[in-house]
Amino acid sequence: MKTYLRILQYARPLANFLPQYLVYTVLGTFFGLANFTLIIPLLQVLFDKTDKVPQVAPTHLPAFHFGLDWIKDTFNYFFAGMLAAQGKLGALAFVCVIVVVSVMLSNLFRYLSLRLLATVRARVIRNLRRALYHRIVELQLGYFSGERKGDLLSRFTSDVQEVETSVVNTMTAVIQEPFKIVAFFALLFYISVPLTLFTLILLPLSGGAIAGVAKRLRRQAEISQSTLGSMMSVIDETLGGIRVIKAFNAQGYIKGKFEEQNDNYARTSRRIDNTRDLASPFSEFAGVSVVAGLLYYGGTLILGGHSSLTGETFIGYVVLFSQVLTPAKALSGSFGNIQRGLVAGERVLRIIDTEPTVRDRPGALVLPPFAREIELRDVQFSYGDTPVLYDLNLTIKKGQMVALVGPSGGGKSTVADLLPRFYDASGGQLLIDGHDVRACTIHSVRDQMGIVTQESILFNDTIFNNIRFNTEATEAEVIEAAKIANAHEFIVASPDGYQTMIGDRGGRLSGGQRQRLSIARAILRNPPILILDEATSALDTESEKLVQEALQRLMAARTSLVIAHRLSTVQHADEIIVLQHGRIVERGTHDELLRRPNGVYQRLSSLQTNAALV
Ligand SMILES: Nc1ncnc2c1ncn2[C@@H]1O[C@H](COP(=O)(O)OP(=O)(O)OP(=O)(O)O)[C@@H](O)[C@H]1O
Repeated sequence: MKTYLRILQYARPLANFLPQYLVYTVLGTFFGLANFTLIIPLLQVLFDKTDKVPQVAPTHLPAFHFGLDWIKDTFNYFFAGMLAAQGKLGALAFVCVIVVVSVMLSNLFRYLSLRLLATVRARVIRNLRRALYHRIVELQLGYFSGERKGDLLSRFTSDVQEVETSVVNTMTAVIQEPFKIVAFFALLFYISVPLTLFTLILLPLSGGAIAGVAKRLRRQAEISQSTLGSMMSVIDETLGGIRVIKAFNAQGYIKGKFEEQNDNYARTSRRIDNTRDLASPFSEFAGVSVVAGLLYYGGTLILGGHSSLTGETFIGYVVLFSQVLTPAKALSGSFGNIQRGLVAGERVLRIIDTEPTVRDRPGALVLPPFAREIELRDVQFSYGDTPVLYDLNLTIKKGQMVALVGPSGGGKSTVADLLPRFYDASGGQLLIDGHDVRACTIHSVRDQMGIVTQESILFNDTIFNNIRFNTEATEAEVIEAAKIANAHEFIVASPDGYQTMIGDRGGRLSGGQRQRLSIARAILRNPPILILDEATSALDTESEKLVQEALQRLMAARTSLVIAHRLSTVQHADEIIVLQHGRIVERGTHDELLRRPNGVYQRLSSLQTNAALV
């Protein structure tokens, strides 16, 4: 129920539709009830009991008062008038016309309420997707390494869809049907108290059984949605890794993996359908049994002369009662659907409720323009419970270039991720001009940094838009940046120049071209601090020369932290830090480190020189 209400909150402002919706519901129910109640006078005409009508009909039009009596008296007044003026056929026609008019009105109001609901549904889904997307964009990087991408995608697609079909569509049932049931019962009580009490005893029995079915459905729906998430992950991995799959002849392997998830999903879906389908025959059976019991009980009352009910009122009563079963069935049917939707809703809300761990503190400082130095003071960091950095101390003065080198897994990328606050240090401090970055707004910290990573993340858009990315730069500025980044020539040689689409993640470009585009992007932003994660993938000599040149120009007059895999590229660094197992094991300039006997740097250097010679 809590989840249901929370999902409905996304329809806010409720005041825009709820009062209108309630009015439509009340009027729709009223005219719906009138239809079936009119069966009683209809039967009176047909069974020739019309002589009783003038006895109960008022002689003049009753003054308005709120209640069923007024409606009944007004009807009887006109009914008796019609009977007197036009005879029985005229009275029959009168009742039929009223039935038609009230059916029309009840359907009109039903349609209006459905229209209103369509607006609400679209709003709930749009707002829910928006909240989910915003939260995903805000969550810290670490969140994503713990989640499967396919599963996240399935929350956007199938889970939100499920909420739409199951929760929002059942709003009609959940709001209207209970109202209808209450109205029906009020009328039933009005006609006969003992009969209605009798039915009330039987109804909870079927209600209890339906609740059992709903519980089972909920459990199954949980399994189903998470299976779908796993299947989406396999699809996502397949699309991302299609080249590797083909190269390793792994089609059979990946198909097997997919089949397993697909079969699992089909199995749970079948189970859910089986359970859900059980609800309808069951409630039908329970409903008819109650009606049969009612017929028997009512029949004995009337036949035994213990009731003032006439035959036609009793038939009218039974018809009305059988109509209670429709909303009751709709309600119990939607309980099954709601369970499925609530599970999906909870999966979506779980992400929306995840608070980002890296975020602005209240009253966070806007970091002033970078002026002096970046300092890591006794910095420690753990991924979860696994420590990866221990007591790092490091200072990068303005205008300096500091390189991080060392064996794979030593913690270089982690150090680089701390600067733009992709992660916050678990211990110690990271200071920029003496300001702890955790006390500064994330936006102001990242605003001062340019990042060029190993995998140049580009978007499926034009070259121009990829360079201009999120800046207000003019065309001339974009071209200037591309020239500095050695990218202009290949861009103008592309089919549509700067307007060439680069494909998904820049797939239509070479590795070197992608890198030069991201260098151009960094040049355009003109940040004082640069973080470079040097490409490990070997570029050909020509391409590498162009990239290196572009990087030199980018770094000129800036402060930079460079993660270097090839030592040749950082020989001129002001300081080289050798990281191993999360600790600084050596530091100094290239020459100093080379002179150190049996040093890690010296060993790495000779390994690379030998590799180059081979
Ligand atoms: N998201 C993560 N969750 C858990 N552990 C991680 C995560 N990212 C990295 N690690 C671990 O942290 C350690 C340091 O990784 P890091 O990527 O910083 O090393 P690196 O020196 O940059 O390596 P490489 O040169 O191979 O890129 C490694 O042991 C790695 O397994």
